Amino acid sequence: MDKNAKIYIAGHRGLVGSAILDNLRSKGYSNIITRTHKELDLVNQTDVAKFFSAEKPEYVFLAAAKVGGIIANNVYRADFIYENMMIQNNVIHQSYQNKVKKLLFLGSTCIYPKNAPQPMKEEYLLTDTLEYTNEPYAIAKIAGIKMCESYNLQYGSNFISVMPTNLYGPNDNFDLEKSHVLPALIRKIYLAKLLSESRYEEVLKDLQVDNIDEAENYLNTFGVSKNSVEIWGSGKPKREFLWSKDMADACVFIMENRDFKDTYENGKKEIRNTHINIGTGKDVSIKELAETIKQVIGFKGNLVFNTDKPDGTMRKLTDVSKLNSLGWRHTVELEKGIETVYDWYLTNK
Ligand SMILES: NC(=O)C1=CN([C@@H]2O[C@H](COP(=O)(O)OP(=O)(O)OC[C@H]3O[C@@H](n4cnc5c(N)ncnc54)[C@H](OP(=O)(O)O)[C@@H]3O)[C@@H](O)[C@H]2O)C=CC1
Ligand SMILES: C[C@H]1O[C@H](OP(=O)(O)OP(=O)(O)OC[C@H]2O[C@@H](n3cnc4c(=O)[nH]c(N)nc43)[C@H](O)[C@@H]2O)[C@@H](O)[C@@H](O)C1=O
Repeated sequence: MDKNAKIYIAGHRGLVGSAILDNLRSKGYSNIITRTHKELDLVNQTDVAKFFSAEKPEYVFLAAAKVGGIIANNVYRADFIYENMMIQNNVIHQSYQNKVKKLLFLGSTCIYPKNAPQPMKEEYLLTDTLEYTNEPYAIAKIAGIKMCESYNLQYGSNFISVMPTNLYGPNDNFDLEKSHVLPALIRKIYLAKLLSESRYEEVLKDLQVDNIDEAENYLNTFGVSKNSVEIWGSGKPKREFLWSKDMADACVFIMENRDFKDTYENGKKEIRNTHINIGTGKDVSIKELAETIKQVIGFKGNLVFNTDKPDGTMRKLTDVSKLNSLGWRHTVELEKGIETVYDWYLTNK
């Protein structure tokens, strides 16, 4: 990518999009275009078409999506499939129509079968049934991969799909119900610590309420008290966590150095599994994650496992050999990342 190339980041205020924006700026890219959700609803086909034909971006990072944790995915199933399919259909098709040189589509490792062999290789896509809690989201993401692959094969476009593992970092969603596990547990354990130390003003400020009884009742509904914090599920599922800035760096690396043709092996009869896993190749159990967060925050109470809540997939460790062979590997280890994002939360909440 030329440093003056016109680059559109869809979703530039989100966890990954904001990190991609910082990464590109730090590398001297000067012609980056963005639109907030309010300025351009990517679900709207006409508006997306007008935007692309007016702006004619040369490169597109597609980091806008309807995103959430296990409960949000399970409850808002229709929104997850509809909005994600619409956003990616509109952006990918308009990128083709307007001759975008390269597009990077962000999927997710939930595209792999629920009981896939571990670690999960790109070729395990579509070999068995999916995890039910996030099936609509996963199906939208699979459609996105196949859309990029199909446009490349039929029209000669250069659209690359990357499948990130679970991500975390600055600008994450810290909602107590709808977020992913890592930000959710940071906020829940932090609030429990504040209660245990009678730091009520800070609890009220965090929750933006006036009354401590109201705050404690609300937190009780999430199993947060001065003595304990509820962890959803058995604590046994394992997850792999990648620092968002590492994720952004991998995205920019692939845009700068790789083309669609690098993502498949030459000489095969059918061109399949052209996407690339992005992760660390290391995972921890949810119990271990919760204990690390508890230690970083300095909460002395108990962790209580609520098995009425879903575990989801028991394990989804990525095989990152394809990514590593393309020349990229992660830099931030989990404990350091948790410390950094906790500091970020304390300053920015
Ligand atoms: N976070 C994770 O752990 C993982 C994320 N991914 C994928 O990575 C990508 C980025 O995720 P992440 O950064 O976490 O998500 P975020 O929720 O942090 O950010 C998503 C961004 O997309 C924007 N957006 C959503 N809907 C629309 C719309 N209709 N029109 C315009 N903009 C919209 C949001 O704007 P607004 O907030 O204003 O709605 C937001 O800026 C997604 O494709 C996601 O599926 C994959 C695996 C794991
Ligand atoms: C990135 C990925 O994210 C989603 O999948 P997920 O990995 O299952 O997401 P999660 O982060 O919400 O949960 C991970 C594990 O952690 C447990 N857990 C404990 N306590 C809390 C808790 O307080 N909040 C949450 N959210 N989970 C908790 C939870 O029960 C589960 O066992 C996909 O839907 C899809 O969006 C996707 O691609």
